Amino acid sequence: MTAARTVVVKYGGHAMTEPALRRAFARDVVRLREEGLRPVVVHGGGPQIGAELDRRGIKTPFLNGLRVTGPSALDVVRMVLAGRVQPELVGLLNEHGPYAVGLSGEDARTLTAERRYAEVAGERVDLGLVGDVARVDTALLELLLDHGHIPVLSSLGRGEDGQVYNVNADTAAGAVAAALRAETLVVLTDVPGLYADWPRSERVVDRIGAGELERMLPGLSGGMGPKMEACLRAVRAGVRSARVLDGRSPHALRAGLAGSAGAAGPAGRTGTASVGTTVLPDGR
Ligand SMILES: Nc1ncnc2c1ncn2[C@@H]1O[C@H](COP(=O)(O)OP(=O)(O)O)[C@@H](O)[C@H]1O
Ligand SMILES: CC(=O)N[C@@H](CCC(=O)OP(=O)(O)O)C(=O)O
Repeated sequence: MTAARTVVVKYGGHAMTEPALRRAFARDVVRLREEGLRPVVVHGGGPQIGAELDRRGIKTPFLNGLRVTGPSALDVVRMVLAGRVQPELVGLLNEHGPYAVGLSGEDARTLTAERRYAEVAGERVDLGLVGDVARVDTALLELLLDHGHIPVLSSLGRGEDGQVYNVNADTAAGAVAAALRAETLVVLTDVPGLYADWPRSERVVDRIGAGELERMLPGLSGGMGPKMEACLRAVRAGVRSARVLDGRSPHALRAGLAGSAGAAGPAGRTGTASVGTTVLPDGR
């Protein structure tokens, strides 16, 4: 029964840099709940982690959109995500009602992680303590949702070995949406959607089917790789649609859910309208 109206919202660190945007986001999420949806927020915090690492002089390169994470970087990731970004979001959401509850993937073993490697020029490259999501235990999330709460999840996971892993927040959101059989996954970021012509940025893909996206994935770079992979994972697991929206415009979430993203044009169509990119299962 959790499937019916569950919406997983990935709130990217780049979409939350302005206080006014964070406030508008919080208002929108609580409105969704008031309208009968069951929102789950999975938050990022890449730029916020980066700033703290810089302050401490810890260098962390990115490979395939994933931060190479040593033990000291992991401490910072954990502190910034679960100790700073998450409580701030929970506080903003709770200005509108006593709903939001912060948790990390470590709580109640919500996210079981397994070590993840990158592939660079056909070679397997070690990323340190970076995890993929091996399993999602939805029990705590469902308990919270069933009681009208809004879970706000930090993307940390623990392996079977007890090791804590830094999980990319897009990856976590895709896995959670899949496990909850959510109706929709919405990913708020700092671009209008998936550009078809990256690194140029003139054509946003309006809609794309899972098969076509899968073929495109190996060619994607930077943060778009994990993002689109997460959308694919979600729709392949039965989520009806996944949308990447520009979180820099206030109320993008409501506009995106209410609006016509993906309502017009054939799959794979490109355009410049700022309705984001909608990923659909094949055949829709
Ligand atoms: N094809 C593409 N279309 C759009 N953005 C892309 C593309 N390829 C790479 N990018 C980069 O991905 C970034 C979004 O990912 P990321 O920085 O991880 O954001 P977030 O913090 O929201 O997860 C964009 O700002 C852009 O620089
Ligand atoms: C492994 C990995 O890359 N983890 C991410 C976790 C945070 C994140 O994903 O934040 P955004 O959504 O804002 O990018 C990181 O360390 O930055």
